[in-house]
Amino acid sequence: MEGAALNPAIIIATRGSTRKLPLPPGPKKLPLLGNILDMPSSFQWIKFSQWAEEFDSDILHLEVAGTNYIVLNSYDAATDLLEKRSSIYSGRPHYTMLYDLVGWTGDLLLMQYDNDWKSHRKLFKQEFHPSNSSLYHPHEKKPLHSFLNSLLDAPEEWSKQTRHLMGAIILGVAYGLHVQPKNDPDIEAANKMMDVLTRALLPGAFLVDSFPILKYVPSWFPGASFKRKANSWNAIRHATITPPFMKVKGSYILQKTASAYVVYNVLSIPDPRPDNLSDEEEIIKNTAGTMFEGEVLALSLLLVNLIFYEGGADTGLTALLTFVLAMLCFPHAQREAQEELDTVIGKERLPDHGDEDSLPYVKALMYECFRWETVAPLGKGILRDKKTYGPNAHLFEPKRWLLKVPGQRGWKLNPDMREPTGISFGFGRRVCPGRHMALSSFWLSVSSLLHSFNITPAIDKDGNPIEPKVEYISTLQNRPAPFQCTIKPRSENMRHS
Ligand code: HEM
Repeated sequence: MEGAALNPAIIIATRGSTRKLPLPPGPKKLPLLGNILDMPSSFQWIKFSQWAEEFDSDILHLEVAGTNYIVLNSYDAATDLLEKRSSIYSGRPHYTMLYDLVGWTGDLLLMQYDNDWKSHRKLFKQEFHPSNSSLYHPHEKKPLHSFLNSLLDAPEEWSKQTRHLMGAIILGVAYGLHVQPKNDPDIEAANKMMDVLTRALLPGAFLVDSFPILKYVPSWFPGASFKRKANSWNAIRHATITPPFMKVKGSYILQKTASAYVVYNVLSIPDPRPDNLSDEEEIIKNTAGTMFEGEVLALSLLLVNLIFYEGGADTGLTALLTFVLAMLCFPHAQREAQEELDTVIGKERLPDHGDEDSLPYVKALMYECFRWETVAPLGKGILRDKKTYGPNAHLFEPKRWLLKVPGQRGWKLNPDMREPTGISFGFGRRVCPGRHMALSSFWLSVSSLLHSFNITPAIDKDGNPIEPKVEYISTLQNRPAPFQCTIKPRSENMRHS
């Protein structure tokens, strides 16, 4: 199958004739146009859920301009196709603009399902295996503590600082690099690259993706500005992923000290040469660079807006912003999590990775962030399904994941509830390979923020609280509309080393 499952993991697209195939039901197709007029341009999951009810099927078929879309509207349908039959459904669409014109190769996220993908994926997966998680903890903790301190100094800049935190974690994990407190050049380069990626992946952004023949138009031809753009975009990508790799490789050869993804992997190469890159080193360089994009993808997926990465951003950031919005709109969840933290951790220290199992309410709150406004907008129909989550599926309620412990005050996780992360990080062979690290870093950030700060509504110029609203923008991403809030320390002496 030429087609592909992309980030939402629940749409499969194929081009070409399907006349011989038995197709699932779906809205009536017009000659030539197919379902182009039916296709919702925003909040697609709502329409897809309605169609699933109308056609009494959790698998739907749509056709738009010669491309067939299979929409998977339930967990069972998604696992049946994307896990049990993953050898067929693990491809990606062919992006003519990105692949053929920009030359965006070696990108794990967007690669076709082939041997090249397998070698990139193998390296990435083995490094981010849960048994290696603790190797990355220092790169999660240090920037987090600086972030908590900077919130004390300038709480009004919380959104900018959140973005900086995410960039700092990725640069630490990928390269072992420490970032500058402001205007870090590597973070800035990554922002530019993510901006490019987001623009290039926006459906319908480039005619050449629908009509690949246009790639042969000469760059001087009127209307061929996409070809000139393609050249400058290639340079932007290389300016992001090559300098930090070369910096780390050079210092590794000299000092053999830093600990990070690139360093662990360069270590396994017998005699790295200072200037040449071997095939293995190309894979290391590419997969390290993809970490920023794993985040973009998710940015596509969860939240905020271009206040941060002006059109690009990252998953971790998106998840954190959804968390802040949820705390603002559902204060009871914040209060109950803080009560649990005060009882189990106390006020003298911050939560640490080893505390995760003793804080079931905080874990449930994290699950609810991934369910309530999941990163991948098209997985949302499954995560808002009333049959699974009841009539209040639209509300943020951590207790849906919990059971009361008989005779005690505390909670335990309900083993009968399927973890939402099994949906929001995708399915099958393309499931997010960074998910263990993403979850561990998200948990630490959320528990530390709740432990140290109160998140409350912003105050308007007359001194009244501004009522928070759950408002999301539906584009390539499922992002909350920009919002304000007040972040205040819960007690004095909160500075962390
Ligand atoms: C909240 C955080 C994150 C979320 C919600 C998320 C979600 C996802 C999803 C939905 C996919 C697509 C799965 C599919 O096609 O079925 C994906 C792929 C990917 N993610 Fe993540 N991700 C997150 C963080 C990260 C991080 C921190 C990294 C890197 C360290 C990362 C690296 C990747 C890569 C490399 C892929 C492509 C894998 C492939 O195509 O084989 N992600 N992610």
